[in-house]
Amino acid sequence: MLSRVAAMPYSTSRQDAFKQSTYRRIYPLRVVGMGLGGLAIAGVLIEQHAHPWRWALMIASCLLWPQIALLCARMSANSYRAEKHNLLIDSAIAGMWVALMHFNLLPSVVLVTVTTFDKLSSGMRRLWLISLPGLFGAAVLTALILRPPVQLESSLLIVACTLPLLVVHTLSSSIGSYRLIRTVSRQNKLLEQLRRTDAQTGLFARDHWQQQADAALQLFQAVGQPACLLMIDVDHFKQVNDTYGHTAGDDAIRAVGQLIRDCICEEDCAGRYGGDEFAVLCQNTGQPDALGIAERIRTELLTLRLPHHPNVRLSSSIGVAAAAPAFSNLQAWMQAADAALYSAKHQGRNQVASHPTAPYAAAQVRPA
Ligand SMILES: Nc1nc2c(ncn2[C@@H]2O[C@H](COP(=O)(O)OP(=O)(O)OP(=O)(O)O)[C@@H](O)[C@H]2O)c(=O)[nH]1
Repeated sequence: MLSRVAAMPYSTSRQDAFKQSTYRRIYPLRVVGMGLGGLAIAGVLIEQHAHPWRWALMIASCLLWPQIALLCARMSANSYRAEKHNLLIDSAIAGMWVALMHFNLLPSVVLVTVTTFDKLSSGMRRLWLISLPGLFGAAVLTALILRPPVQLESSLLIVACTLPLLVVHTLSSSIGSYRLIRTVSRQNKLLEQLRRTDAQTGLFARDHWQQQADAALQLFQAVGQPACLLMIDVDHFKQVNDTYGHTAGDDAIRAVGQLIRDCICEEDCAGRYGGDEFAVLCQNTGQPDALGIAERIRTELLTLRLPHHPNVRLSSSIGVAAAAPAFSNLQAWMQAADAALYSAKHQGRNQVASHPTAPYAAAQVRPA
């Protein structure tokens, strides 16, 4: 019954989430569970021609107890702990009724299974284990006090009264599991997306970008499909932070990410390599075209203005390396692009340079 609690979305903390769920989820589930448990018990009580006090006890434990549990949880300063205690009391009540039903096999097994399953599916650590002494303790204590006869057989009436609990509990547990699986798979997708994305710029994160670049290099080696790497570093970015503050620096990083995205086509793959360094993988692109893309990024960046910091001026140095047979792995390819970047830096920044050993090695593209 309580399995759907585990499927609820997490808010600030598990305890907060549980607090929120207490009234909205546990209460109706307990009302339905205890109500149907009461029906199963009623079947046995009819068969037993039970004394009215047993009927009164059944009404108290199956109909009144859920209301009392709700009140306790509501009034408690720590509703999480209160609900935990309530769940343990649920088990003790079930244990007591096992003895009061003269250990009638079907309803006893169903009650014990359902209450233990609820502890497991509540997601509270080891609650099911903690509930067992109360469950069996209550059964033994009741048996010792009342010394009921053992009547294991279940008549058709008892079976009919127990089936609703079995059916409803199984269905609601299945729905709970289904929802839980859906939630987990949604959250896994979200996590994977977060892992792949740099939160600040929305570009690919370094690891994921490297995977793409590695795949492109393997494709080049397998079928000769051209690809180029662009390593882009914002010039003197430290000065932007020092002069205009880190907020301006953050805005600038975001704007550079957007600008790079705008300058490349969908097939290309832009990532934040770290700090003020960006990387672009131009797929199915030869070096002349890659140099054109790099030059576009460089010139566009010169005209970039930040709405909240209009005085900030940015320029970039870009290293370009085309995939070549000499690059046996991604590291070698990236080192070539890095070498080109540092050559652009050392030549005075604000320029594009290509790796000299790469095919079609171009002369450095200098700003006009
Ligand atoms: N505000 C802000 N600053 C960042 C971020 N990432 C890196 N930085 C800063 O960017 C600066 C990068 O500085 P350096 O790598 O020394 O290089 P530079 O100042 O750009 O100089 P050159 O690369 O040699 O032209 C450091 O001061 C980092 O703190 C960021 O996300 N936000």
